[in-house]
Amino acid sequence: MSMDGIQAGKKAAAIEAVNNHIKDNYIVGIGSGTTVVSAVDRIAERVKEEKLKLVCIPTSFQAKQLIIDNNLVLGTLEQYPELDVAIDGADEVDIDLVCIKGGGGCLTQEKIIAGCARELILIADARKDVETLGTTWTKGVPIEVVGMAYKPVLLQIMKTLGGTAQLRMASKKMGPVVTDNGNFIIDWIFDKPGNWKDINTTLQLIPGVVETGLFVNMAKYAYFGQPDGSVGVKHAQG
Ligand SMILES: O=C(CO)[C@H](O)[C@H](O)COP(=O)(O)O
Repeated sequence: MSMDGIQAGKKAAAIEAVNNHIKDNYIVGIGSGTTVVSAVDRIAERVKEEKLKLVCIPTSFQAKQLIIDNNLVLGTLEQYPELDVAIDGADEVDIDLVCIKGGGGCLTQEKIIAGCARELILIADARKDVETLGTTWTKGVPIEVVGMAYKPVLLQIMKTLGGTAQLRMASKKMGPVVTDNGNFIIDWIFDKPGNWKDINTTLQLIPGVVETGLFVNMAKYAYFGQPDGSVGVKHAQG
């Protein structure tokens, strides 16, 4: 898939999801990443054209900037602890709509916002629509960790679950990536897919782990855009 095709798919998925799931007077969670940029563009367009009254709650520094730059109304979880919908990207989504998030390092706030929303809507290009996790996304599961605990956590993950866990390093700064919450990220490359609910619980129980990029039973719909602009929609069972 060409870069243009990928971009076209992301945009198409974002537009369709915003058209279908954003309604007047909604409190909206704004995810992070490149695909979300197109979603916020479309939200801003609809606010202008349809005079929608929305409040947008960000999942990251990037999302907050997107909301401000598009003149949307910015809110916090303190003001609005219950959201109508959250729209967010994903790194890979399996047939049960279990997904890996955190490629952009914003997984903790993304999961908090998703957990406060009645509906989590995923938007992605079609490469990310897979049967089992680990098919096209080979960078593993991002795990946010308290800085001083990164080494024992990393060793514990490999001992308990196998695979390879490594500290994510920054590219334009020496040393590790530091999240919006002041923590580090471990990327865990798993050997094979498993029971993601159990794996997620195992990871969360390791002291020092803040949150994992495994989103189990959270997404309600996933929109996958193709290079030709067509969009496939998947709905969670149950
Ligand atoms: O989880 C995320 C950031 O933490 C992103 O939503 C995910 O990495 C997808 O990003 P993109 O839309 O750029 O492909």
